[in-house]
Amino acid sequence: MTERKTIGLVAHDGCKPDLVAWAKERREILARHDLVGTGTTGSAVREATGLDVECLKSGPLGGDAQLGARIAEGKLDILIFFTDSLSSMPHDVDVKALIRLAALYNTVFACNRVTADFVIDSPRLNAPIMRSEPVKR
Ligand SMILES: O=C(CO)COP(=O)(O)O
Repeated sequence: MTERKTIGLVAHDGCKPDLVAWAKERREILARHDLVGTGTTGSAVREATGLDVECLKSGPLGGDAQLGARIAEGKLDILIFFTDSLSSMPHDVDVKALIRLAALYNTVFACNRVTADFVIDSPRLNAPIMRSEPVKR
């Protein structure tokens, strides 16, 4: 039995073709889950795969922040975020905040294709994910 997860999809511009290609390849598995993405990434995946993707605002306009809020609210199980390590971005603070919240809230987080494959091929995808609340140190 599949335990439905909410999966966030985000890619920086240089990585969007890679994420779209990956989503097309892994369409069958992704179709069993709820998908939410930043504006441009989400629309690109929706168009390329025909999957239902909830599209938030574009990353630089607050989409990363919206996804971070979902994590803080316990509404995102997995974050697939293909990050571009070779370009600087005006919304770098939002990118860092999203990655920080993913780490803080013990969220399953894939920043590249090989990790995304590991995550969605894991047998644990079908089990509930135990995410603890952050511990204050
Ligand atoms: O900038 C992004 C992530 O930081 C992605 O946003 P878009 O999907 O709207 O391009």
